[in-house]
Amino acid sequence: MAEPAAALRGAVVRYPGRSPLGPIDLVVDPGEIVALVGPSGAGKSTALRLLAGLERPTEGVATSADPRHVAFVFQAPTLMPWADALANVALPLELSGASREEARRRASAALAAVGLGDRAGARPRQLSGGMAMRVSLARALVTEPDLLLLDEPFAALDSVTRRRLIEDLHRLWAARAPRPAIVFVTHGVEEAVYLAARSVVLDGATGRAASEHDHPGPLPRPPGWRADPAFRGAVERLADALAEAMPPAGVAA
Ligand SMILES: Nc1ncnc2c1ncn2[C@@H]1O[C@H](COP(=O)(O)OP(=O)(O)OP(=O)(O)O)[C@@H](O)[C@H]1O
Repeated sequence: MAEPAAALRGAVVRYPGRSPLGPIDLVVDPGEIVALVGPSGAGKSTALRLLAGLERPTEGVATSADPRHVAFVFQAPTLMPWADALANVALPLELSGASREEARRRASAALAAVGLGDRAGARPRQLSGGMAMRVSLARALVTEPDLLLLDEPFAALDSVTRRRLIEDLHRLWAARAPRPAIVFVTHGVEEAVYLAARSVVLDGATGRAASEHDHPGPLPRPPGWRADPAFRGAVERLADALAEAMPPAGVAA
């Protein structure tokens, strides 16, 4: 067996003033796409931070990829407002020591890969929400990460743009050899079942991994996949599991 891209084993996080989150076990294989779903406050973002090595568990073990090969994408695009799209995407390469020319050449290719080859000179405020998120994706992928962590990246976008970005993400993932592992936090059950090969449901009351669900069908998805009964059935099963993971009324997240 290959080494996992990242793993949490019995990981517990204690924050002051609330019951501990976990223990959580989660193994992400190289090239795998996993969705993390769960009620608000279940610890999805915390699990991503553990996987990224940005935070250490209070108990248990978190094994993450080399930090130089991990990329994070947040809900807000977090672009530098004063810099154009090309400079935003080039930044992580420059920070890791690439020459300016090399960084700009690779950033330009990454922008083209997300369909923004003609917007390299645009500042973030001149971009739509969907375009800004594409720039964020390009910035994350330009470093060719082994592990890509996405924390509700498309939540603020309209449903058409969101679907397009998921297709883009699948295409970019499939084009890389070896493919990066992706862990994707979402509140959207359909989004999880469409995007991922597997979903992990975190329990709202304890932050434990309450259930795991393998999703049917090939990745990237074939045209019309959302209408397929296999897809619809998987969405229903995950929605039921998510409902079971809701904390009982009166338990504060
Ligand atoms: N740095 C911190 N200090 C104290 N408490 C924290 C910290 N980070 C998270 N928490 C608490 O831990 C719990 C889990 O937070 P987390 O953001 O991981 O949940 P989540 O599942 O991502 O939630 P959401 O879906 O609302 O984004 C919450 O109760 C939160 O208030």
